[in-house]
Amino acid sequence: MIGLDFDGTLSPIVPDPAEAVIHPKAAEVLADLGSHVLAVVIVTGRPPATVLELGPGLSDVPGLVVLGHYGFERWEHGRVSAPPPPAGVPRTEAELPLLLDSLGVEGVTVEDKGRAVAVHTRRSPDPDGTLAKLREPLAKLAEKHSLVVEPGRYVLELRPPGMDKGQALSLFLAERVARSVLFAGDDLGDLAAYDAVEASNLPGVTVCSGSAEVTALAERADIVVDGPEGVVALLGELASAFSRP
Ligand SMILES: O=P(O)(O)OC[C@H]1O[C@H](O[C@H]2O[C@H](CO)[C@@H](O)[C@H](O)[C@H]2O)[C@H](O)[C@@H](O)[C@@H]1O
Repeated sequence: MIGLDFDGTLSPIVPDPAEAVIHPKAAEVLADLGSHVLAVVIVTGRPPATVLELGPGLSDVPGLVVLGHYGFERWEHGRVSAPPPPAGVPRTEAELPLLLDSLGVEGVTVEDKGRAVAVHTRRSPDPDGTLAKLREPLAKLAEKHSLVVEPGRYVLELRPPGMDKGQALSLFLAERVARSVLFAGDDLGDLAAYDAVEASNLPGVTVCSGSAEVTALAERADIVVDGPEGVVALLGELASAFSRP
């Protein structure tokens, strides 16, 4: 079973989340790999619909499943299944502009994800300082609306509790009765999926899509490669190995 994160793993990090198009060779490599493994699953903080928009060709990957919103939404065979969105998200979005104004932060962008809201500082003049300034007020806002804060690469995401990439991956491994697992990720939210690989007691490999921005995964991973380019090259080698007589 092959599990993959999306942003920073299959898709190179760019300033505007709406332009984070998948690596040009990723869909082809995954289509090849998908014909050799039990399943290919993308486990991501993005909604599945966004992953498919940013990943032309992904819907042709044999047996592909996208577990979006940290596992709350599932795309499979062209359909999305999901529980109703939490009421706290629109309330949070309504309060955000005033809060951001009151903090005097510059260059902060808000990504409305429907089931969650992501507050980005990558395009701020001081991305680290702005992120630090936002942490506490956003944690309070999230708590007020029964949401949790998911920290990532210059982003604080306010999302519903009760699911993470580890739970999503564990449930999927059990459902498919997986016999082995590889998971590749780049960001803090992917550490829970590393935990799931370890807890599964299956033959497992953790891959880090390395970057200077996040080092915690490289410290734990079995294999560290250089960003999405390295991930796609690794998956390509794996697909070729399956095809060798
Ligand atoms: O679980 P993932 O697939 O890794 O999604 C996590 C977050 O990724 C996106 O933000 C990140 O990528 C952006 C585009 O490259 C980049 O601009 C941003 O700085 C990164 O944090 C996405 O926009 C978020 O909604 C996801 O939660």
